[in-house]
Amino acid sequence: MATVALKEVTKVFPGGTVAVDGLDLDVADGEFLVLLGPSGCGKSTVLRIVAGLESPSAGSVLLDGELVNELPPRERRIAMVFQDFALYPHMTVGDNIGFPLKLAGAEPGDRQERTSNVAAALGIGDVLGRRPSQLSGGQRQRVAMGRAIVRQPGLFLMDEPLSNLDSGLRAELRAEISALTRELGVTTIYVTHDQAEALTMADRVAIMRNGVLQDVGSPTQVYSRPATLYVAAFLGSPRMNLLEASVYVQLDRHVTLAIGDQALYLPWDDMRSRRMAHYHGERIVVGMRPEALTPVAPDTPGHRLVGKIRYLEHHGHETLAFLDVGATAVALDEPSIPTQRAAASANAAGRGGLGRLLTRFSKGNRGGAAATAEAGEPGDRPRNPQSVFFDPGRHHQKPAEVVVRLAPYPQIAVGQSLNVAVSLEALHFFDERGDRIDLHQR
Ligand SMILES: Nc1ncnc2c1ncn2[C@@H]1O[C@H](COP(=O)(O)OP(=O)(O)OP(=O)(O)O)[C@@H](O)[C@H]1O
Repeated sequence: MATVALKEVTKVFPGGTVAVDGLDLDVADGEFLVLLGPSGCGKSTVLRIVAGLESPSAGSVLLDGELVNELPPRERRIAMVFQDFALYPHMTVGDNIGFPLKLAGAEPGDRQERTSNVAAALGIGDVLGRRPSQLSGGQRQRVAMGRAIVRQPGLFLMDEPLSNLDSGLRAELRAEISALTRELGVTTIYVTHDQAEALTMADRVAIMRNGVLQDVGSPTQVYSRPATLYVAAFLGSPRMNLLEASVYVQLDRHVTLAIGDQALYLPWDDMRSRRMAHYHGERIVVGMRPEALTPVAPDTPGHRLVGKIRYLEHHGHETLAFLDVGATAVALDEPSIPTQRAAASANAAGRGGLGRLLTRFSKGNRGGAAATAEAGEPGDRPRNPQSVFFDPGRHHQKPAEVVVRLAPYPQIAVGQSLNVAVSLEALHFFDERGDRIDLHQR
């Protein structure tokens, strides 16, 4: 249907705001790509540039391989769906859906048939005679979708189309939208700041921060192998535990990761140890999601951390324990990422789902060749130019709290010690700039 290629696209608004900064991104034919990031990171601007509603200050936009920088929006075979649906209030549902066909000069009979088919496919065939004010939020969203698909566009652009709906309806519609776009085979770029939407709907997710692409990959890739510290912290709830560690390399034996007074040992035959050799004597950031941590009995052998429970948070289906392991927290100074108390995974649910995927993925990609190829074209490489961690002025030895998942109401209290087994395969390592160490050559 359509491919999209953005090459070195930059947008500087009058006044100097750099909304998009050197963006390289390819969207394959029929792909569902989600642009994810906090408010103001430049997602909508990218969408508007693809639509032709904004022109880039530099760089090229290609649709189906053809340069379209100068092509007006209506000649781009694109349909857009917005947050506020933008329906015509005085027209019936049928007229709203059929309006693009009317504009294109379609015969009334043909218009009616195509409108009815689309409405039936969307489950709103019985409300064609109503006006938008007589519809529920979900029905209005379906009408907006119907109006977008009726002309069989090559490309769908959706800007937070579900953000005005309640959470139950959002979950229902996100499944419908992904099923519909896949059925139609239409290339789709979908903008959201909601990570659940991104991870459940996307073929690939592109994460932006301050106009800069941070990472792009399948939901599993960006979650289990985040390219930057920012992505690691942005995706996941509770968020990834991020601890400062000092690296000491014992050649041919192991790499010691000193975390406060404790240590984890990465065996030498772990491919990541060779990369780590470049950081001997330096500080790095070790990331561990709660899924990587399992509470164990005190004398259990293996890779472990011990911490004192500072706080317990009961969520009904699970309890989060916040442990002081004597480590130093990494200061992110990032308004889009709420600070979190630092959580192990004891219940069965915590070990399944993404936890299992995470282990499988990191095993499957040992050696890095497959991961590197899947992470995208050279142009899609993540960059993290803004961040430098371990700035002595920024963190005042703030103790990290490590978040561990426990069974619903554990027989354990604040102040007690907890031992957690650490899955080494599920650890993430980032350098002082916040770049993933096993992705970036030093
Ligand atoms: N027409 C404009 N003139 C000046 N600055 C703009 C304009 N449009 C957007 N910006 C700025 O560009 C930056 C990126 O905005 P954009 O709307 O693309 O972000 P976003 O990630 O879509 O955010 P949101 O989710 O809040 O819509 C912001 O700092 C915004 O204030």
